[in-house]
Amino acid sequence: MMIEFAKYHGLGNDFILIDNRLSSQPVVTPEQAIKLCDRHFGIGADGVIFVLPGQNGTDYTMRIFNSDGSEPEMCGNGIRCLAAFVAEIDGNQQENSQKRIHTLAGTITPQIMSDGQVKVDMGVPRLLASEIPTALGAENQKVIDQPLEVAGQSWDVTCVSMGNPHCITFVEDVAVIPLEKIGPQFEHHAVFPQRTNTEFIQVVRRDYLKMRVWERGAGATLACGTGACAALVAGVLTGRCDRLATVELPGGCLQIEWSEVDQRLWMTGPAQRVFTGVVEG
Ligand SMILES: N[C@@H](CCC[C@H](N)C(=O)O)C(=O)O
Repeated sequence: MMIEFAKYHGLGNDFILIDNRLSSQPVVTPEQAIKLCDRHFGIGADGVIFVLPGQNGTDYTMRIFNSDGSEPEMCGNGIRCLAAFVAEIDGNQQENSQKRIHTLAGTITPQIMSDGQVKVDMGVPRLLASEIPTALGAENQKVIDQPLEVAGQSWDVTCVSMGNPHCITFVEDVAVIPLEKIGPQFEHHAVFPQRTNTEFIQVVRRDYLKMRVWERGAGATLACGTGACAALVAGVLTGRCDRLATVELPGGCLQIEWSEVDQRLWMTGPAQRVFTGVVEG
């Protein structure tokens, strides 16, 4: 079977986008997604994203498979790429056009701005241990700066769900973190029954964070939008940063704001098309 696709990235977090508007089931299986994401034998990507018909009154549905074939609830960089892709396939390049996207994390609303950046209403973060989910602490309590033993070391971690699970730890210098060694140990730690994404954060200033990430199902990536939102929330909850900050990732910067009024998070960043093609599935 031949599959038409477009390759996009958001700060180097790269995705294969598939126009799946004619069916409510992804046209590619998780096993096929693993092959397509392979950087040597496939197209190469951190995940495959499908644009499906909308549900519950939304314009579209987004589903995504990680490069290991697992299905996450949400993807921040991915939804910016989806917004840019939808503007193309819809033939609607209008500035400031907003779309309501159904995801497994609820309805998310991206908007393409006049400078080409995509601003996304990422919704309200979930903070209770049962919502992450994590066995760290009591079910109905927040997990803030809790000690967690990983690789023979105690890390103070804060847990935030953006629909998908995040474990954030603040460090002196992100450059020295042995991500490939400890990332998988956080991801598969027994206290995270659905595994976790892990963000290592260095506070440069109250309005500027540096971040490296180990993603569930994708490993070390150049950026993670939900992770940057979760990191800002963790920074605010622990008194380390302001509600509006730049988050610098290996692939570039995101602007994140956590509204004090309605507790919604806003993420602004780029989405770029790299190439289009047809691949045998
Ligand atoms: N890179 C994404 C997150 C993708 C999903 C993640 N790997 C998970 O399994 O939760 C982002 O930009 O948010």
